Amino acid sequence: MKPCEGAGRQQQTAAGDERRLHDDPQCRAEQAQAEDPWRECMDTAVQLALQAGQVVKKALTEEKRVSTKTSVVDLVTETDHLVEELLISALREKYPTHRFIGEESTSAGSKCILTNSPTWIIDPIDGTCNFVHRFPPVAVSIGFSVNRELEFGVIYHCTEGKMYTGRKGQGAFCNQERLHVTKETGIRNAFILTEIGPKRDPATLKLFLGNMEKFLKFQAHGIRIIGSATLALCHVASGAADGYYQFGLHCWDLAAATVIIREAGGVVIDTSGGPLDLMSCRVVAAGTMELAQSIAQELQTINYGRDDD
Ligand SMILES: O=P(O)(O)O[C@H]1[C@H](O)[C@@H](O)[C@H](O)[C@H](O)[C@@H]1O
Ligand SMILES: [Mg+2]
Ligand SMILES: [Mg+2]
Repeated sequence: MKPCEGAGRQQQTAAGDERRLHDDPQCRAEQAQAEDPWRECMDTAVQLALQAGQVVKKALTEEKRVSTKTSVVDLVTETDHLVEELLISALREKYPTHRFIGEESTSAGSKCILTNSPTWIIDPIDGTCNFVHRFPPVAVSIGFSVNRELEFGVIYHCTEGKMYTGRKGQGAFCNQERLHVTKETGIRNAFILTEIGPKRDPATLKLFLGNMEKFLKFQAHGIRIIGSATLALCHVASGAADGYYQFGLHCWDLAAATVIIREAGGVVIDTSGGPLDLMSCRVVAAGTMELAQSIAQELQTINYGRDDD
């Protein structure tokens, strides 16, 4: 364990003094920062997700001004913009050298480029269509990456008050409860979640329904669409579902949930069966690699482009 800076100056003192040094809050804070430099960022993310979640929960019951983005079913409200602004302005003030990728900033034209810099990847309201219709599954999702590695994820279920967190190498939790994925390896008995994405043209619908039909023919126990990719992915992390697949989600849907699933013992991969590509707008996640590969093998690809195009 690296000694505190303070301790360095007085290490010649008797052991008793050394103990007192480590009782010093400043010294302990320096030690904690040295051991896990991103822990303080994660604590900040949890606090902000809680704050933002209260704003979303209150606004869910109120009148909304609804606009559309890439299609007539790809909705956005003033609360999406308000919450993203609240989160990014607070984080930018505290971490001025960090970079930010937000769903609504990207929709407004900001470049969606992941660099080695500490980067916050934010979905201010995941499940906006649910939010507009006052359907409860809505979440705030905050992911964090350094050197293009996902370091932690925070997803707050705004209507159920559930805080899902995952810190690389330190496990995944829902409130204080540790999360564990299931060990299901086959499609036949699996409980699978998916989302449809914003395209509704005939060719996309044919592919989407064809994929779903395959799993039903394999006698999967169930397939569900809940309208929030991040919360569906949290159900995989908590063992409430065995697997998830989707074409048409984004890096801000994936970043936080990927850490949470991996830290719960699960896998998050590309729909080709290869490694996850955060910007590819597609994903397969499962408790086991066997199930993830079985799902990937059956999927017909639906092309949604890339976030970083
Ligand atoms: O736009 P938000 O942030 O609500 O994210 C949802 C996407 O809009 C859907 O296309 C997608 O299918 C998922 O439902 C995803 O959660
Ligand atoms: Mg959103
Ligand atoms: Mg989303």
